[in-house]
Amino acid sequence: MMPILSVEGVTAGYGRVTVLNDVSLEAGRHGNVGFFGPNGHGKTTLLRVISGLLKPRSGRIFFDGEDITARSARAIVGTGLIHVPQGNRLFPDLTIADCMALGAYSARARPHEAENREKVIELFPKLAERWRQRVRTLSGGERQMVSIGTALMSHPRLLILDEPTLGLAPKIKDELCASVLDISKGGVPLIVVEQDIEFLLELSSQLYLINHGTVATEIKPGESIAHSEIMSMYFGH
Ligand SMILES: Nc1ncnc2c1ncn2[C@@H]1O[C@H](COP(=O)(O)OP(=O)(O)OP(=O)(O)O)[C@@H](O)[C@H]1O
Repeated sequence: MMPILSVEGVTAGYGRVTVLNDVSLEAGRHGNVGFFGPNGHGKTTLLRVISGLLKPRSGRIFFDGEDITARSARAIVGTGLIHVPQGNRLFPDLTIADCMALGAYSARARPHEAENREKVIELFPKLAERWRQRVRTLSGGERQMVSIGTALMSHPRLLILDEPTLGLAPKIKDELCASVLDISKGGVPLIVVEQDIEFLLELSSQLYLINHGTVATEIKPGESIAHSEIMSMYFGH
């Protein structure tokens, strides 16, 4: 079966700095893909290239068989490839209701607005209690729920989450991890960057170690993933 996402020989960077060097990878239609690796080695840059926020110097990105490399980030949202960036980058003066309406802005998402709103409220009941509250008055955990909820309003066919649990207290983090697993069970494939390797192992059927801007190791679906193997990839032998 054709993968939902293919990255082919991508090289990218900022100014004179090259961050990604000839990266190739695939994400299937079933099961989730996890990216992990040391800080500053290019995971976020790779996600930005996939969602069109940063154009690669060379290489190509295919989403559901279509070449999206030259498309604008906005056009890519319209295809259903949705990226939740790291660190709750929301407009502080919008209410939760405003964010949800904004999430459903694309022509593809609009007809599904009511149904997706129900799903978001079911997943994050706390948001319903605070529906008219402004983003800047919400806790870190609530903001993360709004970020993911807004992405779900965009009716994703593939959802990219960049370190969704970053900076959250343990209890809130556990709740959020459970919600991310629920999203996956609901049938939306995920690409997730996470430092919490236990969570990433639970979530993913396929893993890529990104090291020095390249795919250092790939664990394919069906291959057994030993915890000790991951740890030695991460920290060396
Ligand atoms: N907008 C930018 N302009 C210039 N350099 C950048 C920019 N964004 C990232 N970089 C550089 O690119 C490199 C890779 O950063 P990136 O954020 O992709 O890494 P990462 O693996 O996601 O790290 P982390 O886990 O800390 O988020 C770093 O050296 C960083 O300084």
